[in-house]
Amino acid sequence: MTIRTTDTQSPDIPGAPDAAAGSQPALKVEGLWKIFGAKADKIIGSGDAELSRTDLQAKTGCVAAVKDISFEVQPGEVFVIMGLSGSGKSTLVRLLNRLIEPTDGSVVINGEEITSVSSGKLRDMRRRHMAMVFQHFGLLPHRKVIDNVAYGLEVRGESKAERRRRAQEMVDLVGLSGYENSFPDQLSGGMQQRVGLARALAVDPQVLFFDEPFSALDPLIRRDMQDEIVRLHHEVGKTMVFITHDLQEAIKLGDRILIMRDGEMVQCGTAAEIVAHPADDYVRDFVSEVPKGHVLTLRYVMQPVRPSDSLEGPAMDPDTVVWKAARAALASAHPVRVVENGELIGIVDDEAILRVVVAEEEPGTETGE
Ligand SMILES: Nc1ncnc2c1ncn2[C@@H]1O[C@H](COP(=O)(O)OP(=O)(O)OP(=O)(O)O)[C@@H](O)[C@H]1O
Repeated sequence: MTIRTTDTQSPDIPGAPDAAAGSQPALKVEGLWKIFGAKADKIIGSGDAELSRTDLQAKTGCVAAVKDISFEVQPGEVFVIMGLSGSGKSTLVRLLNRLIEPTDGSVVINGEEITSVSSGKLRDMRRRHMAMVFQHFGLLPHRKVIDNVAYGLEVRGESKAERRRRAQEMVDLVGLSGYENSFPDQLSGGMQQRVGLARALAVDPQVLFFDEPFSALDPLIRRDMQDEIVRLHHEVGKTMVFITHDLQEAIKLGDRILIMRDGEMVQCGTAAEIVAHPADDYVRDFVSEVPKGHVLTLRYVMQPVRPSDSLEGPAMDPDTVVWKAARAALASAHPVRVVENGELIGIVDDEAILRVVVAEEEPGTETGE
């Protein structure tokens, strides 16, 4: 998974910075709200919209599950939405594919505003452009693996031969060759989720949504499945929106991470950016256990070049993760030169490397800028 910085992104709508100018985002979310309760639509635009979730509920009985969320996801990006239980993740992902109706705001997928299309068009978009992988797999128990994988193709009217061909391709892709004729209850949890993945990929969607897909799995299987997502993303390059409450999972999978609390977006950026510059104490607390040397990149530990600095050290890219740079950096008698597009943009000396690496051994030590 590539780590990208968000240095140049628009402050208004977080979007991946390296999207080519003029290219259309895979997903664009603007001012999205979901308030559960009577007369919820009257709240937006009124003073009550500013209330905290608890105060709003006490005053009106309504729950603001998702509050004024905006972001963009670029084609091929893995975008993770992370938050504790009740932060609004499940509601948000269901708004994205309009499994539930928003109270306000818009969701645009590949240029189509799914928040305003007709139900027929929405059905068609769900069949062709989106797929979802669920926590509890959602497989049809009386169908064999191959027929579960082919389900979405069947719904959209593909020929039997084409369904079989495509489903077999996906079964092979997720490593289930030989299990085509098994039934879901004959498979382990991890294997069942592979079937869920194959089924989602079979329809060749523009965007894949994952709602805590590995929460029900044992930790070791969970790690395997995360690796599987990294591998599959590398192979198929799909745009993915991934919901999790697990920060390690978010860091492992996400090109960028959106952190939610009480329905609101607290921060959105790369793992490195969030670890280096947590938006508030809530995020700081979240990332305090993260092994910083494995997440921070040279961009976040470099210093401006001073006239007295030696320029004879090794040259490295600013997106090199600190622990990967550490060996070469510490072996050199000269500081690392951080070079981007042929231009020297900073210097990293041994002390800066050690500050990050040693901080891992001493919880509570500040790192980053
Ligand atoms: N249908 C509903 N009616 C009323 N309140 C709801 C409804 N669905 C969700 N909520 C409330 O909205 C808030 C956000 O819930 P949501 O399930 O989206 O959070 P979450 O981050 O996905 O949590 P979890 O990981 O526990 O599922 C919670 O306070 C929840 O009680």
